[in-house]
Amino acid sequence: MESLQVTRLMSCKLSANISHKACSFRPSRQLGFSSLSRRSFQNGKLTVARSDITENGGGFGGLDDSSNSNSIEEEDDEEEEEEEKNGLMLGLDRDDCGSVIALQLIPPSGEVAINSHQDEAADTKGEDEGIEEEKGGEAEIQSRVTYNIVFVTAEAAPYSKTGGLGDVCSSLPGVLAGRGHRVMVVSPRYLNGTSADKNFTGAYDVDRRIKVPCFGEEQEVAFFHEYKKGVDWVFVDHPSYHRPGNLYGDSHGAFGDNQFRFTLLCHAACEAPLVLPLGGYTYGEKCLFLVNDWHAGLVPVLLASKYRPFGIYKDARSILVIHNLAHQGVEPAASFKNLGLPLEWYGALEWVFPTWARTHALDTGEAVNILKGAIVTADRILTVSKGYAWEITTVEGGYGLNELLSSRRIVLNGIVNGIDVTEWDPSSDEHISFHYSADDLSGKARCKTALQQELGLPIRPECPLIGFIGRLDYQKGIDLIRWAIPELMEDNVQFVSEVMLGSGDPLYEDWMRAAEKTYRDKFRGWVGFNVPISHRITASCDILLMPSRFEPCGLNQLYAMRYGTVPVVHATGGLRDTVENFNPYAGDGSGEGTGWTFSPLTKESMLEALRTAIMTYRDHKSTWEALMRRGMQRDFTWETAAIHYEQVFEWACIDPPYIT
Ligand SMILES: Nc1ncnc2c1ncn2[C@@H]1O[C@H](COP(=O)(O)OP(=O)(O)O[C@H]2O[C@H](CO)[C@@H](O)[C@H](O)[C@H]2O)[C@@H](O)[C@H]1O
Repeated sequence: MESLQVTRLMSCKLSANISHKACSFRPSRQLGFSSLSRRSFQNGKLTVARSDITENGGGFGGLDDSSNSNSIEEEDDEEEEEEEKNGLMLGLDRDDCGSVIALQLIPPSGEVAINSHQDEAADTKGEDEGIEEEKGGEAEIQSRVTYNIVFVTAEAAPYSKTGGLGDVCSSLPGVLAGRGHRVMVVSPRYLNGTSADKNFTGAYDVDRRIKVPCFGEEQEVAFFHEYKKGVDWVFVDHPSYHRPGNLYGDSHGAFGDNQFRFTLLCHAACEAPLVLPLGGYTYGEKCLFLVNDWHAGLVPVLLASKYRPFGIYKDARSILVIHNLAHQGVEPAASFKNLGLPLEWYGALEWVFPTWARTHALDTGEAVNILKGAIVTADRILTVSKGYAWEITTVEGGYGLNELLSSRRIVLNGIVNGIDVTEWDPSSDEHISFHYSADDLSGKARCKTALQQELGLPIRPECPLIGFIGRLDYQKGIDLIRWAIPELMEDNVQFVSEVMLGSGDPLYEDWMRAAEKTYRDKFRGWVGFNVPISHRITASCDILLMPSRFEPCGLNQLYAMRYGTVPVVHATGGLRDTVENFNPYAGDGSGEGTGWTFSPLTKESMLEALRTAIMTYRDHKSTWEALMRRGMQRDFTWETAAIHYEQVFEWACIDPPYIT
């Protein structure tokens, strides 16, 4: 009986009979599932009272009595028709089954019907496209089918960024919004007491507090919101996101409570589409969650375990996007009880370390692995290049998850990331002193001189300048650079690196300082995370070196090619997919390719590739310029990637939910 009541409440919410007026004018009466589930599980029983339903305006839709739904529907249909004729306030978007999927402003007939979100997104695309849209060219940039998309991510630039995840979750949402989707990005509201906090000043408290069951307590979280570039940027606010350091740790290492912080993010992200009346109305249940990396990995598990059993989110889908399989969110098994999941779901996250990885004789190796939970519950799995999609199904690249990933191969795809071609544009980049393009490369030479001057290197336009930008991480292969530097410095080259150090890496900082002293005229190491400097290095260098051990996609090689900087990369993952190895004999001797890929990952093969590149730079100027131009002319826009994403959205929605 009690469960029946829950079902009934849910069917109120799911019904297409929801009055759109009730939806938009009474958002404050909407009820999220966390508060429902809190009530539901008191004393271990389901105890939703009928009075709760009416008291809250019938929950999500503000429907007072579901038994009246038919008559309401008829009245609404008439009103809708009338309003559409007159070009009145709101209209309903329905899917093929009649479910309400969005509300939109309806201009008087005769004008192009684009909702306000799309309008603003289109505004950012420049006047020409806007005009074309009004002329009916809308179809060219709009997706055939549009979705309510919810990105869940630990970082989204410019609000928060430590690496490529921040870049992707900054650009892709805007491009999808521009193509007509309704897009929300949910990430934490990090405040660390530095100037970075000002990134959040445009986001306002939406005055919604929810309590999520997490770590044995009910945690209250707030939501902040900023609507920008057609995207609803939603920031989950909780004291655990306010502390000095970067997003994940400080000089003492990773924060000890990261599992807690990101569990909270996942619970809040599942509630956000239900409880936040963004622009006057909620996203509702029919969403597509884009779950980025382990930090967001509990989302599909929550959908399957906490919501679907009660009829909520049964039309939602989740797509796990793996940016880096090396980080999986593994914690001791005992922490499972903290995650707010039903006990019987332990198996989904269960993880046992192989014997060799255990720390002592009594260590049973039992753990919970959040990324594994996402892999076994998500509807589809994506990663950020085709090459990496294959690599993660192999023993070498699977980090213990290869068999599981292989078992889901049928729903596993790779889509190469795009780049923000507005932010990364050598003809207008605000961080570089001189601008240039494929038609006129002279500005690049001036950028090089400017950087040499800025870093106190001898100004030598003819000397090949090699760059490296990255986090100090085993993945990025900086140890290989360290071994190779003495030999490389014997050559007539200069080398600049910008490295963001993690914690406990004084070795590398010391090494860079020592290298600067030893190779005073040739080597500079910049320690820290500085976006303007990364732009200047990208623009000024002749060669960008990326000896990554593995690289799911890699963005720096894409930025480099766009700036006419020739990449020399290890042939792995997305690097192999995006950098075409130079072949001087192809194209009737005019050459083809955009850089050099080397393999195996050894000091010798890296140096050999670098020497070939240096020789080409010195002795074959026209070949070099052709290489630069080919890279600059490649299409790395997000538009191309977004079309592939939409294909995957469609596949996700064709299939029933993986876990029902
Ligand atoms: N010291 C520094 N100062 C300033 N900026 C710095 C910097 N160090 C790095 N950056 C910037 O951070 C970004 C790093 O991009 P990567 O593609 O290398 O991502 P990362 O390995 O973090 O992410 C993972 O996710 C991305 C996105 O999917 C994948 O491309 C990648 O292969 C995968 O490992 C670039 O924008 C780069 O310019």
